[in-house]
Amino acid sequence: MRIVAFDYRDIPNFPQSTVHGHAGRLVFGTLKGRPCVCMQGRFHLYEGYPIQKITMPMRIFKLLGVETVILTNAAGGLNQDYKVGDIMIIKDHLNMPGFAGNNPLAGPNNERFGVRFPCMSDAYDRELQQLALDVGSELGYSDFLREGVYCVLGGPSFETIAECRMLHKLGADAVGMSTVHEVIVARHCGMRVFALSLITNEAVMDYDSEEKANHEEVLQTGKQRAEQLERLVSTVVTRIEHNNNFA
Ligand SMILES: O=P(O)(O)O[C@@H]1C[C@H](O)[C@@H](CO)O1
Ligand code: HPA
Repeated sequence: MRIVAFDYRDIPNFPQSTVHGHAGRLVFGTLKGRPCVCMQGRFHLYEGYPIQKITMPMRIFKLLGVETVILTNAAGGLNQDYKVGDIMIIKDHLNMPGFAGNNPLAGPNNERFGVRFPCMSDAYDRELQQLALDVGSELGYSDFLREGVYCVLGGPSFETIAECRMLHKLGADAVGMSTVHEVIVARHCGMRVFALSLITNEAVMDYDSEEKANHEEVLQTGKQRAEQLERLVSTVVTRIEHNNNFA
């Protein structure tokens, strides 16, 4: 397979990855015959970037002709049924920075990309969610495949116990620091979105717990589930290609 990769630092005006474990490369190639562009490392509010800069790659992808965006992230599990290593298909989100007015679409609307007031009740493509469930079941992943609501916070500090309890009560199944801003911009310009969270740690909900959220555990769980995540995503991509309803 031929791939062409560009370091972010060689792409004019592109943000730079500052997070340990994020390589900072844009990779073009084919995934099982399907043309793809992959970001090795995405951007976060906690890196200090303006929210429009974090989401800029989505508009570049739109201009490149991308039709479907697949986003993955690491997240803390709030749902008490979740275990470390579970893969959660995101069916909806809670946008906490958005509640405070920090939305990537704030400011003058660029009509070339989309409407002023985009709908978000259909943000996560339901056919792609079902496809992923079907693929997961075929691959024997059903025991660790979930569907749930992802809540984004600004980070970089992990949540307090009171915050985790509140988010859980509000309906969040997992909490993280990415993805939602990109989803909003991708949907605004009409790309279909499918997103997954890997539950890398259990959010601490109990004052008696000795657990402490930490980035090392996040990276370690990511490595442990990397192979299954790759197989799930690449098989979903193959099915998108083979089914004209999705292409
Ligand atoms: O996949 P993302 O980048 O959302 O991963 C989460 C948020 C932070 O980057 C990091 C914290 O451990 O994991
Ligand atoms: N909280 C917020 N972001 C995260 C977590 C968490 O527990 N785990 C991975 N990213």
